[in-house]
Amino acid sequence: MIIGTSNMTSNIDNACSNDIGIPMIVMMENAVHAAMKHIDTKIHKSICVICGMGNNGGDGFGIARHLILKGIDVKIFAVGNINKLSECAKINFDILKNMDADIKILDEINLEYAKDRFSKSDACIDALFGTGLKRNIEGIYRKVIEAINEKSAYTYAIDMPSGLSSDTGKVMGISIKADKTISFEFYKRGLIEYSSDEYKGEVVVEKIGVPKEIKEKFHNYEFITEKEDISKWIKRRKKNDHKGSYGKVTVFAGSSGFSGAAYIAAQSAVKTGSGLVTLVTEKEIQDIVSRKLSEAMTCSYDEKNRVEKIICDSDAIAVGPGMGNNSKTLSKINEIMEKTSSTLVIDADGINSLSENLKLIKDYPGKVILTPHPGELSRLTGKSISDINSNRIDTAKEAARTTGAIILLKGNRTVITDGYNTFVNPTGNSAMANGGMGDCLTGIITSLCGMGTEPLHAAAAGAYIHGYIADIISEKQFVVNASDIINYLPVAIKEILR
Ligand SMILES: NC(=O)C1=CN([C@@H]2O[C@H](COP(=O)(O)OP(=O)(O)OC[C@H]3O[C@@H](n4cnc5c(N)ncnc54)[C@H](O)[C@@H]3O)[C@@H](O)[C@H]2O)[C@@H](O)CC1
Ligand SMILES: Nc1ncnc2c1ncn2[C@@H]1O[C@H](COP(=O)(O)OP(=O)(O)O)[C@@H](O)[C@H]1O
Ligand SMILES: [K+]
Repeated sequence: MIIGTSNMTSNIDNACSNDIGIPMIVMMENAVHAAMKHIDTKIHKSICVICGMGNNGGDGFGIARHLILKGIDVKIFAVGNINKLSECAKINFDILKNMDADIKILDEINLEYAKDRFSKSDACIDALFGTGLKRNIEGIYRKVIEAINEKSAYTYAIDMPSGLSSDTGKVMGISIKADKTISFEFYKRGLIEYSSDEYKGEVVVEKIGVPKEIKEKFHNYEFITEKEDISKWIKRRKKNDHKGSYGKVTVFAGSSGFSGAAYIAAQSAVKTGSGLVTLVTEKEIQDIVSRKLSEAMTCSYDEKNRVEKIICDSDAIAVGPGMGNNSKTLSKINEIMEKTSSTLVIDADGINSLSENLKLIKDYPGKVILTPHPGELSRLTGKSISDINSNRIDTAKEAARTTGAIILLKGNRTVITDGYNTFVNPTGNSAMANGGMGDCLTGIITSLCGMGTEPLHAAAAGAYIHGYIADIISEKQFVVNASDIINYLPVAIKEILR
């Protein structure tokens, strides 16, 4: 699904009406019908609709009309200078007048009356501002938003919670706190940033009849990953395939006290479907891990010639889980980079050890995927964790452009980007927040790269599958561990590709 900005909304508006002749009022009526699907009129029998003067307000007036037709007790409040109604908002406003609907201008004088209505209604619909919000909210608008937040039993926001920037998710002075946001055509970029979480409630996105060609003309190469994407990106297994068809991957991982990370990363690659997996690790933990890994091979760093051959033969290599943030890890990365140009997936200590040596990534002839959590990205970029988390998409894009690597920024709504094409992952939940999860993701992504999936897509698909499994398991379990994910991998991938 395309991620949308306010600019895209107005470009698409213009293209729909100027290039192909769909009048704005038709788009608005489509939006109104789409929104009606998500308003629970079985429970919400009395509803206040609060409208601004722009097209978001126009949607609100249209929704009010359809609610009246359904027999709902509707009170409509228009906020702002009625002479400044947008063309389509005025059409819907005039229809309501002609229908003798209960419509009032909401100003300082009747603010108390409005508050009383808000508190006595089953729900309020916020149609004050959508993608057209331009500046901080003040005056009567501020008071109305305060009143809705204080009095409304349940709040629907149309397109955006009024007060949130649709591009950045920042609060422009004050914002509606919605229980449900009904957004149109795109998942708005601002709703992805963490700052929107307190305000947006449940988010639904409805199509309103924008032709595909027009959407494709104006998007910014930012998408939310969908199940259908995964099934395009992962190679199907064919009848005469053999283990050579599914890639040889190598996992450099583990050290004393961190044998679990090595096991998890290697076993995740096995269960994702790699043809052959080899774990390369410290001699002192090799035996312990070998006992757990039945399918993967193991090798110790001491077997120099064998390690060199394994590197040269690998289709994709993971480096980092549990290796320790030290010069040894860096020298392993150096050694690998000198001997191959296969895709490298670098996680955890691998990332930390590279933070002073970013030039290595730039000079590497193959692709590099870095999978930092915000703390690791902070070490890599020098930005604070809170700066990173308040602008996740742009920070990840910038890091990708400066390092030359694909960046997978972990956490809720993981961002995957090469600096130009960006995917935001919709799956996963906080039941996954426990040790070993990142190692598991590294194994999945490396395995997909080894099978021939293009690295950016492998990273996006890996994050999707990882979170998809956690979403299923967390319905029954309080916490989801990496070993739960590993066991479910073959079933989940089959399900997703079906
Ligand atoms: N193709 C589309 O994109 C469609 C868009 N529609 C709706 O149209 C909305 C966008 O409409 P508009 O571009 O008219 O914008 P809005 O309705 O979001 O707001 C614009 C109006 O608010 C004023 N304004 C902005 N910031 C303000 C502030 N802080 N204080 C006071 N006034 C402020 C502007 O001067 C303008 O009058 C979307 O969010 C969506 O709800 C729908 O009608 C369907 C079609
Ligand atoms: N609240 C959450 N919502 C969605 N995904 C999460 C959440 N918390 C953690 N995850 C996912 O779990 C994984 C944790 O990885 P990481 O922090 O590297 O853990 P570890 O270092 O223990 O392996 C990441 O893929 C991350 O996106
Ligand atoms: K709104």
